[in-house]
Amino acid sequence: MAWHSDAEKELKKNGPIASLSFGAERKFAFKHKATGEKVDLLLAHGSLLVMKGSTQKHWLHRLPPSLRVFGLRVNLTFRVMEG
Ligand SMILES: O=C(O)CCC(=O)C(=O)O
Ligand SMILES: [Fe+2]
Repeated sequence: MAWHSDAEKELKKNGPIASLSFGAERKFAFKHKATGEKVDLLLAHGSLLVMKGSTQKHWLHRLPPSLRVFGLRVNLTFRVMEG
């Protein structure tokens, strides 16, 4: 998945985005839009990632390509819509 921010026009501005992961672990990476600073996380089975406030304004994110993926991964993402 390519670098992006979750900024569809239907999304509430600065609304929280909650992401639940199940199954195979995957890396998740953030990159700051202005400084290029990178932050890597591991999304383990059962982990909850919450992106709040101005995260989408200032940071891109992606699932970096993995050479080996062991098993199925399911992600449930909850977003606040508006309009
Ligand atoms: O699969 C994930 O953990 C997140 C995917 C993602 O960034 C998205 O759906 O916008
Ligand atoms: Fe995303």
